[in-house]
Amino acid sequence: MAKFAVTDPATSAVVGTVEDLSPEQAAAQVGAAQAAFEQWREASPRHRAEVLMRAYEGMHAQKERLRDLIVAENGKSQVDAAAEVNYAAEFFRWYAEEAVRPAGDYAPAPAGGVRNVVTRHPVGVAVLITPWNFPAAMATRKIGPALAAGCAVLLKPAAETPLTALAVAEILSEAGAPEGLVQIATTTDSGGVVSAWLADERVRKLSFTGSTRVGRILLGQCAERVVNTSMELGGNAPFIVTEDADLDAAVAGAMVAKFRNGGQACTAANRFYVHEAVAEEFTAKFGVAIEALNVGDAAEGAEIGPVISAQAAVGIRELIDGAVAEGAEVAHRAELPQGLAETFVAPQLLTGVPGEAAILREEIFGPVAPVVTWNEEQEVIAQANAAEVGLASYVYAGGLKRAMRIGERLEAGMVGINRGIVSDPSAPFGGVKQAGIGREGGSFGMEEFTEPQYLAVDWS
Ligand SMILES: NC(=O)c1ccc[n+]([C@@H]2O[C@H](COP(=O)([O-])OP(=O)(O)OC[C@H]3O[C@@H](n4cnc5c(N)ncnc54)[C@H](O)[C@@H]3O)[C@@H](O)[C@H]2O)c1
Ligand SMILES: N[C@@H](CC=O)C(=O)O
Repeated sequence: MAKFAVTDPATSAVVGTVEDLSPEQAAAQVGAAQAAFEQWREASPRHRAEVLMRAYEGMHAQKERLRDLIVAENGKSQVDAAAEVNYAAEFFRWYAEEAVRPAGDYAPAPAGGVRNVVTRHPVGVAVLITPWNFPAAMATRKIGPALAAGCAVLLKPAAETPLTALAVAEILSEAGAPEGLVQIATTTDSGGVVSAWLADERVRKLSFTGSTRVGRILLGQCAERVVNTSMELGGNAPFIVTEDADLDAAVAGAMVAKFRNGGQACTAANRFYVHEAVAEEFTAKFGVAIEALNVGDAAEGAEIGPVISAQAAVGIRELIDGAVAEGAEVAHRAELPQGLAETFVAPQLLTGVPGEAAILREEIFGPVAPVVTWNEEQEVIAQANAAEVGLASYVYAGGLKRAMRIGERLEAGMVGINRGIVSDPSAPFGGVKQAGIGREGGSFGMEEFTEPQYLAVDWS
């Protein structure tokens, strides 16, 4: 059996070795998934709920182990990793609760003589693909609703962070998930493995979280067999601060929206639009908070760890250099201790960023905060909406009515109103435009793994 090594992005140390599945081996998993699906779809909703609830408890029982695995393979801070474990476990609890509340409908047809009865059926074997930035939560956000709905799953975690996914699968097995129901394919051949799965007509669903670039490729592949898809793709979140906002609250929100996971979140604030009347004060306060960040190896307690790879760090530095070349200034920067690997990028704040700079158009996915000023509400809404993706966005304003007025005009699936975080297992997470298709979380998340069926019942 071929294997590959998993490394710590802070030190390059090998933290684990996992099987490197070939497309042929992955293809062989589909039969077991289909067999498990045929049993699991017949299991009572209560039984499915109990398995998920035990998995929720199992994640809490193993929370330190999961936190340490996330820190080791992803590099995020211990606080962020512990928060992720809690967030991830909540998807199992939420969907344990949803499993026993399946949706349905019953109504007389308008013309009479017929009763329309609508039930929901599990879509079938589901392929789940997850990124490295939330190795536990992006997996449970898919597995939870899929199992609650009655589906079997084939999960391909990112090659950078497979250890957490394997640990989650182990917890599900201990919680009573039967053989074949949750299978993980760790692989360095993502394209080959996923193509092998999608070519099998027993696979009826793809739920993908990752970049818009890869999402487009997978949508093309799914078109071949018209596979049901859910797409959670990239973001480029604007963070708007009005002249009447509570600036201390806005800075606190900005720190969360920007620096959670070191900026490596699809929801990360990517562009700060601050009213010119308060720009100096906001920037000064935000800058002080950024300069106080403690950067280093998260295993040793740092608040901001490395980015996922040296290549990612190069891309972030290119965006900063490009902005500076176009006239931006690095106004505040946290200290980068000597001797850190090239995967570390200093948290920093840029001012004077020109509107056409690439750093405002591309997802930075790192600890960099570009600030742009504005003075007309219409103008800032237009700037915020000038992006091909619309995932998260944030508004800090003095009055709720104004904040909501701006929020409702933003082309985004999620808007934080005087709040720097939108993630919540009970709420629909997802984007508009090229940020994706469908929603995860809430009751919406389970619908994504079901197909409605309507029975036209003769009532004449
Ligand atoms: N909308 C959301 O909920 C959400 C959540 C987390 C991350 N993201 C996005 O994910 C991106 C960062 O994650 P990433 O770098 O891991 O993204 P990515 O698109 O490179 O990879 C995501 C997953 O797809 C796999 N993959 C890559 N190429 C593939 C192919 N040809 N066929 C099948 N699978 C393939 C990867 O191995 C990984 O498992 C960012 O754009 C971020 O915004 C979105
Ligand atoms: N930040 C998101 C995931 C995207 O990276 C979340 O909180 O679920």
